[in-house]
Amino acid sequence: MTFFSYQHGRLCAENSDLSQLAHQYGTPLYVYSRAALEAHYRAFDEAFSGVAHQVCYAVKANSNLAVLNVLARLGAGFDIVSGGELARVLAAGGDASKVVFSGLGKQDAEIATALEAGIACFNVESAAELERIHRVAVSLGKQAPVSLRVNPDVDAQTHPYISTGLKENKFGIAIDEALAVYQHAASLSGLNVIGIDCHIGSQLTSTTPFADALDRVLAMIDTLAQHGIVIEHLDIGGGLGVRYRDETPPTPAEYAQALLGKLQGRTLTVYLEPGRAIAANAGILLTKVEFLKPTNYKNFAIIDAAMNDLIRPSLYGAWMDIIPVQPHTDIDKQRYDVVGAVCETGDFLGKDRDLALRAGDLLAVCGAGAYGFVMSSNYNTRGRAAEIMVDGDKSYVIRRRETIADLLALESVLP
Ligand SMILES: Cc1ncc(COP(=O)(O)O)c(C=O)c1O
Ligand SMILES: N[C@@H](CCCC[NH3+])C(=O)O
Repeated sequence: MTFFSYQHGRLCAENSDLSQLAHQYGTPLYVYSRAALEAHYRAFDEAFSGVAHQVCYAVKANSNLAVLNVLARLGAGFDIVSGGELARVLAAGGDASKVVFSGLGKQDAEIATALEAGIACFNVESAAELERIHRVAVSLGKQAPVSLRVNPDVDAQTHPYISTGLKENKFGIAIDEALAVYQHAASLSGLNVIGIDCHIGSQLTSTTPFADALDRVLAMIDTLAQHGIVIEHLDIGGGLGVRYRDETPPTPAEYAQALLGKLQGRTLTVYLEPGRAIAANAGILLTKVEFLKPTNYKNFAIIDAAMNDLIRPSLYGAWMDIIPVQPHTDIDKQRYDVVGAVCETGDFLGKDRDLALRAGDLLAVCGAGAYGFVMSSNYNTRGRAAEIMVDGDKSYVIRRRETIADLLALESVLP
């Protein structure tokens, strides 16, 4: 089902006309669909319904409180990577006992807050971090539930910046060192070893790397059992890709099917950490064409969104579809670079796009619900975009547009 679709020649979010939303709330504007978020979450939950499982949405993909709240109401758990993300989950009504804490630089205060909140598990990324979690837990008179994030040395076949499961990547504990670290963990009184975790990268479009990683992790679980260390839960991470252009990623059901067969005969609770597959295609970035700038060499469409609003094209060369909100039938398409007003040549949202455009037109950048607003910045002292959520025939502001006064309020001159 598509949640952003043309109805009577106008692009709509669910049933709301996006040109009306742009008029009401201004641009650039992030627009999310509640129905899409819910459908994407449920697809994972249902795909794994045959086994004990917990879907822990990866908060980093889109951490707006309203987005987290919509998912929390469905029973979602959350994968966090900072104390800030934990605060968001709790503020959004999330259940701390369904939270897993990933990330390779957890600080004392973050560990303490997570222990006090009673999270489900720490996904530990190094021997040094293990010592730190033990020390903080002992100082609070607690035992920290832990998994080790093992690095299986599997090529996720994705962009090198978002591949995490190769031995040269900074993430996780090399799988051939994991037994020794597990044995040490089991000897520390401040830790309760309950699980194993693995996340090999993001925007994966085939099940093969997931299956290869799972084989290695299951072999590790068996080795641990031989050494008397019993693993209760298996966290398979996130990383399932979405279609931005012509990719054909597996559906959550196909992904589950590729993995669940390997788990037969085992009593393991499966945790999963999808982010992008839930949020990306639940959102678009609405932007207005400020000027058309034809040159002898190229045509530019200068829009009111820029790399500070959506950095994926600039950072990864990511291709994101850019479509007109109200397509013209009376002018021909021309080839444009769709660029922002930031003073960087790398500031573009799309290159060589064939579009029929006039100044003032609205465009929608598709697939912007994940790693969009969360990666935005104030570069060039640009206030960040507003975010709204469409819910049936209603829409709500879920983060107001930043004003220049907001930005200046954080700073001061010397006395
Ligand atoms: C540990 C961990 N879990 C989950 C995710 C979510 O990944 P994705 O948005 O690709 O599902 C990430 C990001 O890649 C991650 O680093
Ligand atoms: N920010 C990346 C994904 C990062 C995944 C986080 N581990 C993207 O937009 O594709």
